[in-house]
Amino acid sequence: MYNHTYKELITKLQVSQEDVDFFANMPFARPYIDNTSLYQPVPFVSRHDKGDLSDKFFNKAINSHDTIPRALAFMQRPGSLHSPPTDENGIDLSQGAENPFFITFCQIESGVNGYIDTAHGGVLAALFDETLGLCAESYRVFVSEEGGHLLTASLQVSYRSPVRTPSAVIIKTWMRRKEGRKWFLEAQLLDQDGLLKAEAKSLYIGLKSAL
Ligand SMILES: CCCCC/C=C\C/C=C\C/C=C\C/C=C\CCCC(=O)SCCNC(=O)CCNC(=O)[C@H](O)C(C)(C)COP(=O)(O)OP(=O)(O)OC[C@H]1O[C@@H](n2cnc3c(N)ncnc32)[C@H](O)[C@@H]1OP(=O)(O)O
Repeated sequence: MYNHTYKELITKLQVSQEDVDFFANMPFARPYIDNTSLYQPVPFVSRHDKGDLSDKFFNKAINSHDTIPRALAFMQRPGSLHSPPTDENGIDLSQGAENPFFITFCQIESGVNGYIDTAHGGVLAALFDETLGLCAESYRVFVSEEGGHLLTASLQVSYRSPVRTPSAVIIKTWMRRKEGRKWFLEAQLLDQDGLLKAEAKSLYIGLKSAL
């Protein structure tokens, strides 16, 4: 049982200034941190200890100096998104790889290696799932304002090129379309030079009743 909603958490928790400063030094992150950016930093909710047994994988197991020591999330600033344009197939035309809705930057260290100096694919899948889940929850709360918590029903990852460690990456996520309780999202993971490392497609399903 949860004592808080995602909306309460994302509104009340603080963004770590240390994380902002860390990524602000990296050219690939700077445009998102700039005051004129279309994006705003938001708390990476699952990295916070809520005093219960939720989110332990992200706020404890992979939150250490040699795993994922830094993670910073951004969401598109609220604008005219309440009725995003869609095409005849219900595809949200306001979002895509060039204009993702939700973004995270992660610093990845050797504690998550599979092969030498290479991040384990399972960890990359977890980073995709978490960022896609936060994208879906943020879209649900701030854009479509619907009820019903979302669970991952499926996640398909295509690994295009090894992610070296240590390194920093960006994960871009966006809503593709929605069919009733089914939410389809997509994502890309790129390195600091903008090279595509992995892609993902996911299906989240809104629960019929509370968790
Ligand atoms: C969750 C938040 C709680 C709130 C707490 C507050 C704050 C928390 C803070 C932060 C959290 C914020 C964001 C979350 C971040 C990350 C997300 C990570 C989430 C996870 O890491 S979570 C763990 C892994 N996840 C599971 O543990 C799910 C296990 N599973 C199930 O619990 C059920 O399986 C379920 C509910 C998914 C569906 O069950 P159901 O009974 O509702 O669905 P049903 O059968 O009615 O199907 C309806 C339509 O979906 C189609 N459909 C169903 N399943 C499909 C599949 N797999 N592939 C393709 N299509 C599928 C059908 O074909 C039908 O389609 P159609 O309507 O067109 O016929």
